[in-house]
Amino acid sequence: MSPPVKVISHYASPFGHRVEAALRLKGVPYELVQEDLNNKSELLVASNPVHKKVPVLLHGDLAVCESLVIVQYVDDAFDGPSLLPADPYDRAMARFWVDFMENKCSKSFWLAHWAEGEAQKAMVKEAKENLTLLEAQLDGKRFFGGDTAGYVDIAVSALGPWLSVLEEVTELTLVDAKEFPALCQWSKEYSSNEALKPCLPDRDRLVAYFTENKEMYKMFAKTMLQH
Ligand SMILES: N[C@@H](CCC(=O)N[C@@H](CS)C(=O)NCC(=O)O)C(=O)O
Repeated sequence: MSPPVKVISHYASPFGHRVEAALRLKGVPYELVQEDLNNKSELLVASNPVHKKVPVLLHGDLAVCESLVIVQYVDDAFDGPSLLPADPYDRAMARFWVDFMENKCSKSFWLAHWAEGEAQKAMVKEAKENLTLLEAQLDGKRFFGGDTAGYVDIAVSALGPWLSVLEEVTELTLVDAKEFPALCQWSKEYSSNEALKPCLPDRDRLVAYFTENKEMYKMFAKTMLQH
């Protein structure tokens, strides 16, 4: 019997969602441990001593940290449908677009919402350029992974449920159906996927969380722009 699986996460974390999404798509049962990020548990600090961040996957005595590392671990360690494609070139391309999301697209997408003034205008422009590249990747497919959601879909999942919440809270529409029809359709497909539905965030709770923490995120954005 496989050792028990636990996920240390936070209800508003898009990174935590990636781990749950991977486990759900593989059909792996898990226990969700919600973390209070203002008062971190000994379990979190002991399991992720380097970053002290969620998510952490606990697989028996083993702890795995960093959402994308965890998603790959889940794919390797458990049976069930593969999250990464089998073909080496397709695998490399999936990793390329995940890296693009992580190291290029996310920052502009985030700052477009939380920066202010001229900096915000520049970030909206950059975010839209990046989103145009992702839009082209869908190219008539239901998911980035093809007919089923996979590694890239999990990595870009913040563009689903989180995006519409940020748009509401910050009153900025970044992805509208006219400009980004494929991404909008993808977001609907992602949120209506039966396997993923149980781990989608509670929208009202997310709106409340980001509304409450608006000033903190604006401060983070200022700091990010200074570096
Ligand atoms: N690169 C990390 C990012 C994780 C992350 O930023 N987690 C946030 C929650 S969304 C966190 O734990 N923040 C607490 C802190 O920074 O102290 C990953 O992909 O797992």
